Amino acid sequence: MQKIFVVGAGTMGSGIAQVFAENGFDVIIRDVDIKFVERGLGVIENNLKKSVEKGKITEEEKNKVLGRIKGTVDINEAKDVDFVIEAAIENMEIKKQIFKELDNVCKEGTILATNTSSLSITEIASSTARPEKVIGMHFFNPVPVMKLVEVIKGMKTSSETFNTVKELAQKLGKTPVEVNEAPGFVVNRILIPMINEAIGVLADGVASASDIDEAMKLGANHPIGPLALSDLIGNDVVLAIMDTLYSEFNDSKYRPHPLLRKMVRAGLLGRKTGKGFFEYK
Ligand SMILES: CC(=O)CC(=O)SCCNC(=O)CCNC(=O)[C@H](O)C(C)(C)COP(=O)(O)OP(=O)(O)OC[C@H]1O[C@@H](n2cnc3c(N)ncnc32)[C@H](O)[C@@H]1OP(=O)(O)O
Ligand SMILES: NC(=O)C1=CN([C@@H]2O[C@H](COP(=O)(O)OP(=O)(O)OC[C@H]3O[C@@H](n4cnc5c(N)ncnc54)[C@H](O)[C@@H]3O)[C@@H](O)[C@H]2O)C=CC1
Repeated sequence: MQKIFVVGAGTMGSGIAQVFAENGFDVIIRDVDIKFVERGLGVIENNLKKSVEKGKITEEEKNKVLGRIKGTVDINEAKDVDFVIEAAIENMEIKKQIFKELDNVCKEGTILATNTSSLSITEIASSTARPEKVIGMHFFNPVPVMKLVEVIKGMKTSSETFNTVKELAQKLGKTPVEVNEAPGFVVNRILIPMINEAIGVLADGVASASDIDEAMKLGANHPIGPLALSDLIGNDVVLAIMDTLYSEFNDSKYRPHPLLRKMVRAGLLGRKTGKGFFEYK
């Protein structure tokens, strides 16, 4: 397996492309508009520049990694790749459309993985004629730093596909865990309702945003507070995950907090828009 196709050049797609390229794979990264592709490539270049400044890699290594990544807006460039990982927006209809197109374009043996953070792998797979080759490969943000990959089996995912993706995660220096499909998988089913609760604590006026985060950092030893984490993930992504948990389980304990929805409607998405619960330069 050598040629990788990444769909989506946002927060996750760019990180995933970087990690594959750092580990010697040839990567094509695709988004719907060239300006999104260029933004993603810019983020990767910036990350690598910082690694050079810190003395972690040489200028030559940086250029080698960048040389392995090519941007495109054309999905047909997936025709001879060995593996696809999709990291477009968290929307079932869009993901099904993408998988349908990939199924038509890609070689018979190509595995189609999704980085979805909560959606049904089985439903995404149903839009293809190769459900046994469709799987969840869930990276964590920021991808170059976080060690975990959840490898999620849909109802029809074959054990061969599962084993290949588990080994692939290990080749990237990540630690895979095996997950049977369920809304939010393991981490997000636990983590995202906690963030939603922190938003409730803020809305109730119990404490300020910075005090809520300080409390969870010092009182629960979290590396960053839940509101800063929501800004890092993207408040739109957090809302999409809560919406999935709520509608799939049909349980009011997963109700997205109205303040979260209001913030997303206002475009206060967090780091990627410069403002969320906190401001970013
Ligand atoms: C929503 C989903 O579906 C699933 C998810 O992803 S949920 C989100 C999961 N992620 C988390 O929980 C992250 C929680 N936060 C953290 O662990 C830390 O804040 C952090 C690792 C992100 C940053 O650490 P920090 O100590 O606060 O900041 P900082 O000192 O700047 O960074 C630590 C290292 O990470 C690197 N780093 C930080 N952000 C980075 C990024 N976006 N890309 C690449 N590297 C990054 C830094 O360069 C630094 O590297 P060195 O140690 O080699 O110098
Ligand atoms: N943000 C996070 O912390 C995490 C997100 N995820 C998941 O990863 C996926 C991507 O999330 P982010 O990178 O945060 O989103 P993002 O909003 O930063 O980026 C999404 C990108 O997908 C592009 N896109 C939309 N439709 C497309 C299409 N048809 N073809 C190609 N590109 C398309 C958008 O233009 C955008 O650049 C989502 O499914 C999300 O749930 C998973 C783990 C962590």
